[in-house]
Amino acid sequence: MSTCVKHAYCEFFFDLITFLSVFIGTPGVGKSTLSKELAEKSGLEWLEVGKLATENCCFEEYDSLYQCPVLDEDKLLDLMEDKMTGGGKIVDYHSCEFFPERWFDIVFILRTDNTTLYDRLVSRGYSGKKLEDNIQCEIFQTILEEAQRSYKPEIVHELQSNTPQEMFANLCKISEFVEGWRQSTSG
Ligand SMILES: Nc1ncnc2c1ncn2[C@@H]1O[C@H](COP(=O)(O)OP(=O)(O)O)[C@@H](O)[C@H]1O
Repeated sequence: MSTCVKHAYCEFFFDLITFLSVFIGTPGVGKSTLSKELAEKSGLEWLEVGKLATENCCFEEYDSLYQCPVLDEDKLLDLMEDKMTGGGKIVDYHSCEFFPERWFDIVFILRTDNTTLYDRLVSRGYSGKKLEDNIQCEIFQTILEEAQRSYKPEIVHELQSNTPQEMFANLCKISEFVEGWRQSTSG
């Protein structure tokens, strides 16, 4: 059983050795921040897909419009396959459509209010089209709809991530979702 105190960290008592989850959402919604907290709390390994792609040169070309490299998805998936079969991971990326459905037990989509997200992205140095497109992505719920198309509805969970209090509350919610998953798979 998990314990849950409002705005406090929750306990992850259960064995998560086979558990696989993914955090997705528009850049700046807080995926890395929450993944890191959850990894420290639960003992799950935090897999930063962007970092993994950079370290292993999983890129095809550079997109000058969006000022970012274009991902070589096949190369990245090949690289991740071995890591994912082991279980016990939290995957963190802005998109999920190209990941095999079988990889994840739970999919979390983080959401942030537009004005808050705008400020976070400006602080990160985003401007022009890159800034506008990312804000529109959040307004039009692009990532949420992508997750809903790609995974069974019962494993897709939307979490608001505007304040530190919400982040800690999300740890409690995640603990409860994971407990539900554990009970449903324990037979
Ligand atoms: N729930 C939150 N409340 C307040 N600030 C947050 C929250 N989540 C993230 N942040 C801040 O927003 C910025 C972007 O967070 P980050 O985790 O890097 O986003 P992402 O990984 O989705 O791009 C960071 O400065 C982080 O400290």
